[in-house]
Amino acid sequence: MSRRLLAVSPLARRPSAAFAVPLARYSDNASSQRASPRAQALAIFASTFAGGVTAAYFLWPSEYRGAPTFNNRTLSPSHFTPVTVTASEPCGPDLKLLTLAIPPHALPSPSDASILSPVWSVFIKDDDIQVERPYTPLEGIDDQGCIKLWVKKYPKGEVGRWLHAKDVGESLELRGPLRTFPFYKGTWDEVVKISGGTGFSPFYQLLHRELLQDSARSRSTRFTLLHGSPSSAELPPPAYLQPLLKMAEEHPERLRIGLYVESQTTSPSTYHRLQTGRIDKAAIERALGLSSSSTHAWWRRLFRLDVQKPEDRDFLRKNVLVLVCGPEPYVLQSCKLVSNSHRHAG
Ligand SMILES: Cc1cc2nc3c(=O)[nH]c(=O)nc-3n(C[C@H](O)[C@H](O)[C@H](O)COP(=O)(O)OP(=O)(O)OC[C@H]3O[C@@H](n4cnc5c(N)ncnc54)[C@H](O)[C@@H]3O)c2cc1C
Repeated sequence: MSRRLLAVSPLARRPSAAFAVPLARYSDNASSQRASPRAQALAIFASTFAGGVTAAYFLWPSEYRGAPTFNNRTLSPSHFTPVTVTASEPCGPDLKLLTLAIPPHALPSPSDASILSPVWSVFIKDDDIQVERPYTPLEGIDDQGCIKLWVKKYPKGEVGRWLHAKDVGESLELRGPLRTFPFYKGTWDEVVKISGGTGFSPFYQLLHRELLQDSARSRSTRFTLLHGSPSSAELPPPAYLQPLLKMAEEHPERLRIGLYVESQTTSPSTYHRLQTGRIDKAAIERALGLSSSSTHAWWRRLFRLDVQKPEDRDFLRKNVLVLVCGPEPYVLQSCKLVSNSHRHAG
């Protein structure tokens, strides 16, 4: 497995604000040679407007090659564990929901619960060609010892296609849990998550733990999820989207959701909040609670003043974490939009 980290800081122009914008791409040895521009990526903008310095990290383990397989040990990033496919349900074009049962002896003990803190993923090995890819359990490990993965199949994608072809009862090997990024409860006033396609999964895992499973957690944090899918048929499975929409409806002070699709292929009434189009700068500014940049820029240009609107001042006082996850071009575009939105806030 190769690891690429690009550390760019388009936002670090204010001495009082510290930003870390790591952009990571992970792939196996073979695909790292061709450096696919469309691998899934995740970026974190961490801003400490209220003071202090914050870093955003990717804690990612080292090489996997040669990791052994053990049938009688607890799950670990350093070896593979055989698990069984117990369900494989189509849920949209080239999308499947897979359920994998972890053998009871391999389940982490309750005293190791912290290793399952969001957000984590597992590497799955395609043993036909000996490559591995990371996937994110939507709800962590459930009471039955199962994990559920929402997996996209790409036309020439190796592991996605291999996983889609797996039948119920078949076995496959995974290693993990591996920390995708750490979420420090109580640190953030606002967490804005921008996801594309299956980039939804890490954010769902976080929201499931922090809001749905235990609503007392992260009380001081407001979450916003802006999710985009190519079409309405490719939106996250309703079983995962509906509880979030209900939560957003009942507790807008804790969760806000914006859903975007480029084309509507199912009945528009499925989700009344569905918007056609891409997540744009205006959507991000609304999510960040910023004034509209067009008006703002107009005033600035006209009077050559550094006008700072009250809502922008509020934003600058808060600890805001912006997470972006999805295919790499999507992440790059979203980072650019977030960066522009922040610049306008002053
Ligand atoms: C931490 C982490 C968690 C992840 N969790 C999930 C998850 O829960 N569910 C999930 O489906 N994926 C997830 N991914 C992405 C997954 O690891 C693979 O990158 C993805 O499944 C493609 O692998 P592949 O072997 O099928 O395709 P590859 O063999 O790597 O790629 C083959 C072809 O498909 C194209 N391709 C690959 N990825 C994309 C893409 N995202 N968009 C468009 N074209 C692409 C490539 O350009 C290439 O032409 C995650 C990635 C990371 C880093």
